[in-house]
Amino acid sequence: MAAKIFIDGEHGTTGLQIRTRMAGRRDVELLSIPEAERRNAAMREDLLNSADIAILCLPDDASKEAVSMLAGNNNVRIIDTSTAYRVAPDWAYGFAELDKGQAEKIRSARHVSNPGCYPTGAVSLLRPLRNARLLPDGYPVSVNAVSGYTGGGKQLIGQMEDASREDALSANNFLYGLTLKHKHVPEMKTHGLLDRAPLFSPSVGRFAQGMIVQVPLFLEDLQDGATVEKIHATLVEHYAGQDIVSVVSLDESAKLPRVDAEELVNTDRMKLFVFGTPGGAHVNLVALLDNLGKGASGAAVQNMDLMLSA
Ligand SMILES: NC(=O)C1=CN([C@@H]2O[C@H](COP(=O)(O)OP(=O)(O)OC[C@H]3O[C@@H](n4cnc5c(N)ncnc54)[C@H](OP(=O)(O)O)[C@@H]3O)[C@@H](O)[C@H]2O)C=CC1
Ligand SMILES: CC(=O)N[C@@H](CCC(=O)OP(=O)(O)O)C(=O)O
Repeated sequence: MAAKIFIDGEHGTTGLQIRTRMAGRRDVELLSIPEAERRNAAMREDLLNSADIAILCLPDDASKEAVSMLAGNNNVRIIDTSTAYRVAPDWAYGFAELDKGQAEKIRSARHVSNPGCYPTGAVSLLRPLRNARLLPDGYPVSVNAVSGYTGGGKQLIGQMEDASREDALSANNFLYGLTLKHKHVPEMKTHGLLDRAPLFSPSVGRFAQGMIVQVPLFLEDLQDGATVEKIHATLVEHYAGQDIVSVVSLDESAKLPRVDAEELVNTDRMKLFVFGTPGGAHVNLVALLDNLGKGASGAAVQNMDLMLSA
């Protein structure tokens, strides 16, 4: 029998892309709410409680409301794409490649928090280095990133695409999160296994989808003996056998004149690069993904598939 899936927020940016990814599948039956009724609490509650898996594609407050609508119903499993539960200890973190065993945790979990787009990149680079102790306690980690403007959902899409709006944005590239208190910092710290909060500086470019996340490191402040080659080998070993996350070879990276933020648009893949010169003092770790692919909707479908395979 097909599993019943309800996407709460199916008419939003992340929800729509999940729906598109499920089109034509026979193993899932989508329960749908008409767009005009998307905020009808009674209808949402009914659909949420009729699902086998509810995928929440809502702002944090609405996600928490949806979870409360399911309180006491042990038959419905939840994937939440918001920030609300990403560091909650009783939710499985939905980054299947996090560690050996994470995919199994997701497979059997009732509550799965889908990672944030920027943390997907940052955690994928940092966690293997912390596990291998290459990145020592106390290291001051910086994360610099650029996102396509769909990362800001319907609101930012409207501001970037409709010049007639009063709140239209004309910038082609802007920094934001200037207070350095972005909602993704706790998630990067927790799942990156960092003992200090990273300094996170995000930006947006005038392209719809795509993302680059950079973590620059000073080799002399890492564990003794840390080199470009050793860092690369650590990432290669961590992601061996994975098909969604791949580590680009040092040879290939060394030949690249540039990295295009849109290269992986409309895919669910993520590429990791280690840039630097052998014998040099610095290394720049880079994650390349689609903010709506591995950064959101693609990861949600990957998690749903794991849960359906339980
Ligand atoms: N966009 C991205 O790249 C990523 C987004 N996410 C997360 O996904 C979630 C959704 O984001 P996104 O799709 O971008 O946002 P959008 O604003 O594009 O979509 C949100 C949808 O939720 C609906 N909604 C808002 N409040 C309520 C409510 N109280 N009850 C029912 N429906 C409601 C909105 O309806 P209305 O049109 O009426 O406002 C809209 O359809 C967020 O938590 C975000 O953090 C995660 C990773 C990346
Ligand atoms: C460009 C932009 O505005 N991006 C969002 C992050 C994306 C998002 O809201 O979703 P996740 O938290 O689930 O990744 C922001 O910085 O708030």
